[in-house]
Amino acid sequence: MMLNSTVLKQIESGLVVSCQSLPGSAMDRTDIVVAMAQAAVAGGACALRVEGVDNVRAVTAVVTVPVIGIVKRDLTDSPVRITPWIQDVLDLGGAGAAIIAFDATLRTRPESCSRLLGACRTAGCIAMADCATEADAVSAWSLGCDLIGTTLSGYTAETATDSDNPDFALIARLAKLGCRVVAEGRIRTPQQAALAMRQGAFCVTVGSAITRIEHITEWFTHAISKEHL
Ligand SMILES: CC(=O)N[C@H](C=O)[C@@H](O)[C@H](O)[C@H](O)COP(=O)(O)O
Repeated sequence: MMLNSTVLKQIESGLVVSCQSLPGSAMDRTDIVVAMAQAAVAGGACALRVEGVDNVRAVTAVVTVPVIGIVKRDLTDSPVRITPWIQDVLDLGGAGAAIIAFDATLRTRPESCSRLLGACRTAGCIAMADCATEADAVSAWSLGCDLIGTTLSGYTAETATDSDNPDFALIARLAKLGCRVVAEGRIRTPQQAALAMRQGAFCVTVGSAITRIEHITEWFTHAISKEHL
């Protein structure tokens, strides 16, 4: 197992590629996720973000870069989707994730953030708090989470937005507060990734713009549709 300080050094200033197919997509297959992960590493990704225990196990078997593991669940009694349960954390750690990300929003949740963080420690993994707001981030950082992601800004009732842009203001605010910020969410161009780093991000995660063909195709078809020309 890699030392946590080594893992943090490996991802500092780098590009994390999120290799998550859309559910039900033709790309929603472990062998395709593995191929995306290998291609991203070939392109220079410093780490990968992967959903699902089986996918994490398959990817960690063939890459040497750290994997950020998550499990997504649609719960009936909570809006929290990303790694909601202690068992998810333990399973992701067992599958080889070096970093485990979990929803750290201050919403109704099945498990407290401090217990999820404790499970990351038990698994020997770095803890990444997926946040939507400054309040989420301050709370997660003060608990001792190692990385603070802007992942959920725009995706909670409180932060819902029509904007296609990353939340640069949140990235900048959290960096100023001294958090180790993973800029994540709607980063679609190299220029936006660079701007996120200039706002003080520790590293940048890009998903859809690299690994979701359906989304990328829609952006282009939308742009050339008659109504938009
Ligand atoms: C909100 C939520 O559930 N985000 C998920 C978190 O893992 C993924 O669906 C995103 O693709 C990922 O955060 C990367 O973001 P983008 O695809 O915008 O580059």
